[in-house]
Amino acid sequence: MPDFAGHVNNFASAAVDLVKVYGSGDTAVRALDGVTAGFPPAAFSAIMGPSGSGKSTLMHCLAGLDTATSGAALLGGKDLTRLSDNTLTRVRRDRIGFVFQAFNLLPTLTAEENILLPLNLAGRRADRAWFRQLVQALGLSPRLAHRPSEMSGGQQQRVALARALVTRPEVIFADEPTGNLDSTSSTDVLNLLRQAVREFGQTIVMVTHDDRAASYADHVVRMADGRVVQAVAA
Ligand SMILES: Nc1ncnc2c1ncn2[C@@H]1O[C@H](COP(=O)(O)OP(=O)(O)OP(=O)(O)O)[C@@H](O)[C@H]1O
Repeated sequence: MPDFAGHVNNFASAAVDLVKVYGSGDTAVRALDGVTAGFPPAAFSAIMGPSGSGKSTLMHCLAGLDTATSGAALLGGKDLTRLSDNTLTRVRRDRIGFVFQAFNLLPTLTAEENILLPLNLAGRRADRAWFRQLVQALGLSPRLAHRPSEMSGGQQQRVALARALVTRPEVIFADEPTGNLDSTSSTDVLNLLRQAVREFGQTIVMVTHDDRAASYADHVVRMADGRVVQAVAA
């Protein structure tokens, strides 16, 4: 990418020559082999590629969930690879939202309690108007008192999305968010991700191996063998 370094601050999230090696010696795996890619603000981006191409590793480094071997993982222009563990924990809690394939809701909490959990953990007050707007947009009003076991997969993923959106994070990282859903629920969740970008200006970076899921994104970064092979606006 020409003159990428001069533009990294324009991206909500960016990788600059990011390298991640797992293990050492003969068994070393170069999961990221010099990845440079930028994810624009208020846009829906997808990281695509076959199994083992490094998608999850890239997302984990960009989200401060994993450390890189070299290179930079920038959030709002700040290099996460240079932060202490404590600072990184705060950055993840305060500035990043997560949506996972397995929903990762707490089974003993109701939908409402799950959604509000990140705010409670951070000791922040809920903006009740924003909470109500989200719950309504995600069609969760009748489900707020339900526990995850009392909800469908699609409903659980909508709760997880509300939980990610409620803090208004700089970036939401979604790792195969439709991987456990049937096609109707997948379509719902993908439309809601797009809606969050269009209506709330949310920045979303989604990892997927599914072409149909990626077709909902504004930008697609394609990976193969730990490298970016194509970056296009959809
Ligand atoms: N903790 C680890 N230890 C060793 N190797 C790992 C580890 N995590 C990932 N790898 C290797 O790094 C490479 C990239 O893995 P990664 O999970 O990022 O790929 P992916 O594109 O997300 O794959 P999938 O779509 O199957 O989840 C693979 O060769 C994988 O085996």
